[in-house]
Amino acid sequence: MAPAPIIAPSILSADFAALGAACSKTISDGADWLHVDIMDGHFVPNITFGAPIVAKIRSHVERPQTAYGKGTFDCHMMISEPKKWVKDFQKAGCDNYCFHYEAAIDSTAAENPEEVTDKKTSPKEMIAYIHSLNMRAGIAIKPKTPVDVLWEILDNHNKDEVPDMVLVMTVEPGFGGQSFMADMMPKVKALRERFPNLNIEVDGGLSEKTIDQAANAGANVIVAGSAVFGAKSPADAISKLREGVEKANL
Ligand SMILES: O=C(CO)[C@@H](O)[C@H](O)COP(=O)(O)O
Repeated sequence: MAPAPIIAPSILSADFAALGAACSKTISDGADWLHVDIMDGHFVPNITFGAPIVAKIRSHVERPQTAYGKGTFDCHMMISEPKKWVKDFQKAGCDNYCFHYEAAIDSTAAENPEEVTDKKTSPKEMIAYIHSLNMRAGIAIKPKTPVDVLWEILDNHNKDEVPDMVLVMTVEPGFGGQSFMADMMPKVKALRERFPNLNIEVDGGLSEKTIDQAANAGANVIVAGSAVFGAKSPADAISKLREGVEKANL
């Protein structure tokens, strides 16, 4: 059985002029985590915000009582230099620092990750560094990156270097409101088959319409931006996503 469902609304779709209030309301509406999209305009063609804003919104949302508990800030670092910002985000109140495999191996490799074979130790170093600062570590892969690049990282016996979560992008990162890429589900299935207890996150185009595909493939951490913040009732949207994952786990 997959680990517990975790619903993590992406605040990229929230009202940025009232972010603190939007974040605390989303947690009251039933969200487990907040998915905080950090974009640098280089790794992805969009810019959001940095650590000072994360520190501000942290003051509106109580810190989780336990690892991965309610109120976890799941920072999705869509940035070219993920190592540079680990400490700043830790100080700002990030709980889960999720960096991109493509950015860690080499910024030039982001376009052709399957061609890079000789620099795969740096994700492990990143993970150990994040753990040394008492955060959870996530590793994300873009749609063109094959899941196989993760086996060596996940099969490692040194726990400090093993990620706590894998994020399989189900859209090209950069923008909310895109269509769910169902052809990413074989990656999720392969991860779930090999790692029954792993937190597997999916991000992009998740809604009431697509949750069954993601949950049946084995995803348990569900990121949704427009489906939550664009809903008449965000609380109902969160419940429906949770039901989708629970149903798949029965
Ligand atoms: O990381 C990203 C986009 O790069 C996501 O977190 C989106 O913000 C999800 O938005 P929806 O597809 O759910 O609207």
